[in-house]
Amino acid sequence: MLIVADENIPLLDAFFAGFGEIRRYPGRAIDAACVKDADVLLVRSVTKVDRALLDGSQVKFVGTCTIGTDHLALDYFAEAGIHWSSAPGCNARGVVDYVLGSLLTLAELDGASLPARTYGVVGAGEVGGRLVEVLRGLGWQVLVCDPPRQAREGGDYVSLEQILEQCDVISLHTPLTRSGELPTWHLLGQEQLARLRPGAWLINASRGPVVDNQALRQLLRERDDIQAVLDVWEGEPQVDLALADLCVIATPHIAGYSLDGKQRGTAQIYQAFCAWRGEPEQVRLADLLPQPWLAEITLQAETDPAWALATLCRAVYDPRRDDADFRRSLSRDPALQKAAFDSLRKHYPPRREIEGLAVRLHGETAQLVQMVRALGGVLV
Ligand SMILES: NC(=O)c1ccc[n+]([C@@H]2O[C@H](COP(=O)([O-])OP(=O)(O)OC[C@H]3O[C@@H](n4cnc5c(N)ncnc54)[C@H](O)[C@@H]3O)[C@@H](O)[C@H]2O)c1
Ligand SMILES: O=C(O)[C@H](O)[C@H](O)COP(=O)(O)O
Repeated sequence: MLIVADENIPLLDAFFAGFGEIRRYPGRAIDAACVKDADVLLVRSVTKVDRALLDGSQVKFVGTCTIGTDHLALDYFAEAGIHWSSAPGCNARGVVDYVLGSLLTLAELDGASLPARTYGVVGAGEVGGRLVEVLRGLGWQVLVCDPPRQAREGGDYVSLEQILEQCDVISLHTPLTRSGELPTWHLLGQEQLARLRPGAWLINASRGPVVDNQALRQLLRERDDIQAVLDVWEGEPQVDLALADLCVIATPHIAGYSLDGKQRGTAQIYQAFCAWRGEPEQVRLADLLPQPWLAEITLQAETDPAWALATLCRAVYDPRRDDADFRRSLSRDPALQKAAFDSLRKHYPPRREIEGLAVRLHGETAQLVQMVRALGGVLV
């Protein structure tokens, strides 16, 4: 069996070497010639997998070790009888940690109190759903907009208009869709952006085109009360340098790049592949994932809650490091800029997730206990 794979997929050998030969390519370089003789194609989000790539090949299984599927031509797969799988939720926690880290930075810069703000989460699936749980667990006020879920399940949801009107912080977590009843392409366009509340913070770690980048650049030029955090960009790996300059935090699509999340992505595709072949799984992620290097963190009962939150989150991950690396890499030469974007992602330093962090409290207080639990920490 020939497996063609994006070279940036971790643990390829551990999970897939037993099935046959693995040929690795940079994800953006995977073309029809690479996949011509392949049986299996394993990608991440940067490879567009469609008729143009696969017609004439013998690929029967496509696995994307990512949450997003907007790079896959699913209608074509159905028509061509190609089985496929993505990795739902694999790196959702990494994105939540990114949002938490961004909020801490925004609060410091604005001198704002995080518990005093109203949060709007747009898209409450794997990522948004976890984020809502964490924010509400912290006791903060959260409004949620998810019309497809609302139509399916009913429940306590609000419209995008209400989010724009009532929320001081808006975090976007929808898939990127260009058709259907509620396409999310430019979900926040010029008109919606103009309605952001005074002093609003906007975070986009979903897909770049969910926000009209040109309109956002214009807005940030006109209104210095609005703060933006962008992890994803229209036209990646190309980035609008002026827009990046206007953002409080700008990063190269790494919100979900926790080690756990990336390895989980490969493991989930391995599981789907075994299920498709009707074979038992032989390899377990738990045997491969290293122990977290931060064994335990101790807090005193009298610790100020805002300081405790920052300590717990930043001990594990701080997006300011990624922001600094990204800004250093930004070049006016488009070719250099695109290469740097991909290089930062390829050589991303290992980072773990807050969930599961062992926390020892010296003298328990109800507030700190609630905070640790909301973050997904484990009290020891
Ligand atoms: N930046 C990163 O590193 C990173 C990492 C993981 C996922 N992502 C992206 O984050 C997004 C969310 O991922 P997920 O796993 O939570 O997806 P998901 O499919 O689990 O959830 C998306 C939710 O959005 C809702 N939705 C769809 N259209 C909507 C609309 N018009 N308005 C409001 N809600 C709408 C859906 O009903 C669903 O509940 C995706 O775009 C994914 O590709 C980015
Ligand atoms: O969809 C996802 O899972 C994320 O956007 C993921 O982080 C993308 O990473 P990439 O495939 O671009 O390496």
